Amino acid sequence: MKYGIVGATGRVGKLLVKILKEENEKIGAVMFNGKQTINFDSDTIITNDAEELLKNCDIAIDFSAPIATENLLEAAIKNPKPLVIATTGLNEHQKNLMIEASKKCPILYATNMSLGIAILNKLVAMVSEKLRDFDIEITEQHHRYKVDAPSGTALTLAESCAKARGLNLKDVIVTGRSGHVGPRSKDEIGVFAIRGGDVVGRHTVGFYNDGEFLELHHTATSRETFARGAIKVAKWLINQKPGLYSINDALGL
Ligand SMILES: NC(=O)C1=CN([C@@H]2O[C@H](COP(=O)(O)OP(=O)(O)OC[C@H]3O[C@@H](n4cnc5c(N)ncnc54)[C@H](OP(=O)(O)O)[C@@H]3O)[C@@H](O)[C@H]2O)C=CC1
Ligand SMILES: O=C(O)C1=N[C@H](C(=O)O)C[C@H](O)C1
Repeated sequence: MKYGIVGATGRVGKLLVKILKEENEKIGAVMFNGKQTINFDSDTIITNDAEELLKNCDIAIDFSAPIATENLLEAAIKNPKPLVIATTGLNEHQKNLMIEASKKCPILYATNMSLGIAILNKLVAMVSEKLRDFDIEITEQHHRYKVDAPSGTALTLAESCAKARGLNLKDVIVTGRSGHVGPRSKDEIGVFAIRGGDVVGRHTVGFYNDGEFLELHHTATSRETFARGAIKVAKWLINQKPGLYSINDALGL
């Protein structure tokens, strides 16, 4: 099958291209914003047009920016192709567009393509439900270049915790504290971002009570984890019917 890579010049996109080449896979087309910093094979179409990208691939993998994902989804509604979407920081309109596009083509959306985070989402849901009285605080650390905060992964982890307690995350999320904020309310879920250096990605979900606390950590030590995870789910997604899938569907979790 021929891959289309959205964000091919990015930190993860470059690794996707490298790994696919090493595995002798075909890259039909690549899309980025215009700043080309790597060379592509002569039979790979280079474009900034999502429609052209989709015409020249069998499946697209997207690690880019919300506006590029939006363009991709709009193009997929006209020219449906399976999509693996990993871009974070999507707004409500972009998420709704994904739902609309998934009626025409299979789409897998995951804010984190690592197996460890997929398992962590399961663990935190279980702990959140069992330790009902514990306060939940999530912290995430990423490299200095990350543009969205909190990370998509942290928001998904918070969603898993809230859902397990029958709460709506929008009602309980707290993403910053400063000044006279008063005591912590029982249900709030704190989500905090640290940015610096070259941290690939570290997430901690803490459950705090009087006399004890439990912290679950996940650390990504290489971006290859995300790239390899996306290729793995792409190989599963290509055989699926239209619909919106999660990484759990692809990994059978
Ligand atoms: N789900 C997951 O497992 C993971 C998700 N991510 C997410 O993936 C995304 C990309 O991360 P990262 O690789 O670090 O980012 P980079 O900033 O390194 O790369 C972004 C890529 O997107 C391209 N791009 C940006 N804007 C546009 C546009 N308007 N049209 C077309 N292409 C565009 C850039 O092109 P150019 O070079 O020309 O500017 C570049 O190729 C982020 O949202 C990040 O949070 C990251 C890691 C793991
Ligand atoms: O931008 C990144 O780097 C990452 N983004 C994803 C997120 O926002 O959760 C996944 C990973 O943590 C790296």
